[in-house]
Amino acid sequence: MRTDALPGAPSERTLAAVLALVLVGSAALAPMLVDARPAYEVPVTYQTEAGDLQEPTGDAWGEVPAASIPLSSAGAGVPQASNVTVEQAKFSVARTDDRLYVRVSWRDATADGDTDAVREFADAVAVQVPVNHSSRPPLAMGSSSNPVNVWYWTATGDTEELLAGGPGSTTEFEQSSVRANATHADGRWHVVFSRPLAADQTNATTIPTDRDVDVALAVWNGSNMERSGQKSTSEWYYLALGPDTGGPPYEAILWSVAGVAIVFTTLVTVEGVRRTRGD
Ligand code: HEM
Repeated sequence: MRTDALPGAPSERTLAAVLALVLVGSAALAPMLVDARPAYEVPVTYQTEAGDLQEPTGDAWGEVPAASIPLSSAGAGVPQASNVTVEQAKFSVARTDDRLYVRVSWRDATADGDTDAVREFADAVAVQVPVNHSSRPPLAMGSSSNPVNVWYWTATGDTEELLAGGPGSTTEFEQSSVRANATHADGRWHVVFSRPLAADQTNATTIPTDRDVDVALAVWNGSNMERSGQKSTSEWYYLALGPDTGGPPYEAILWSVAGVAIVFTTLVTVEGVRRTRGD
């Protein structure tokens, strides 16, 4: 009886294993690719009733997924612009048939609401959406030809609805339809803004229910003397109000594809070296 292995047998086994791995990997990844959710998407949960969505720690928020949004210095040309402390915020968004609710939550050990002393500044958060949905405005608070609405809450208790066409151009709407509620608990701020979907005045953003809307965040830490242009901002994200795309973010899928590719390349290289050595 022959006991030596057939020439070529190990390489066939290896190739079969590699093929099986690729097949299993693609079977797992293909549905995700079809159903992928882009990295800058913020999901919007539809609810028939608002329930306690206006409450920053209301039970209704338990049903709403939160997007983790990285923040960094706005890069404005003001003193200390890059001296900012808040690096991440959680962003959750829900809507009913007539109202949009957004909750921003971020770590800040101290609740700073006093501005009585000359060098005292309040914690604050703002949400920015374009006035028009046709093209994305500059992140730095829009431009004169492509303005933005800014919903601005400060820990002094003020909430303002602003119109901006670039830094230095911010004006307050005479009548604000934005409501905000805030809670500071366990070293975090939780702030809920809400507004009717329909715009009630010129230059106020209409929130559609059939297409996506760009959105950006800004956060100020008062105890670090952050104010105006000295703040942490996000990049442009978008509220997924348009047709559902579902699925995990593209980034997760790309990393998975890269993982399968690395394993594949490694196995093929090992096999190549073995063949060259004549093993
Ligand atoms: C990322 C680029 C940005 C730059 C370079 C920038 C720059 C500035 C500057 C220079 C000011 C002071 C002048 C003024 O009041 O207009 C300012 C104020 C302000 N910015 Fe921005 N900004 C940026 C992004 C944002 C974003 C994304 C938001 C909102 C989500 C925002 C909200 C505000 C608000 C509410 C004020 C007024 C704050 C106050 O009254 O103290 N900014 N910004």
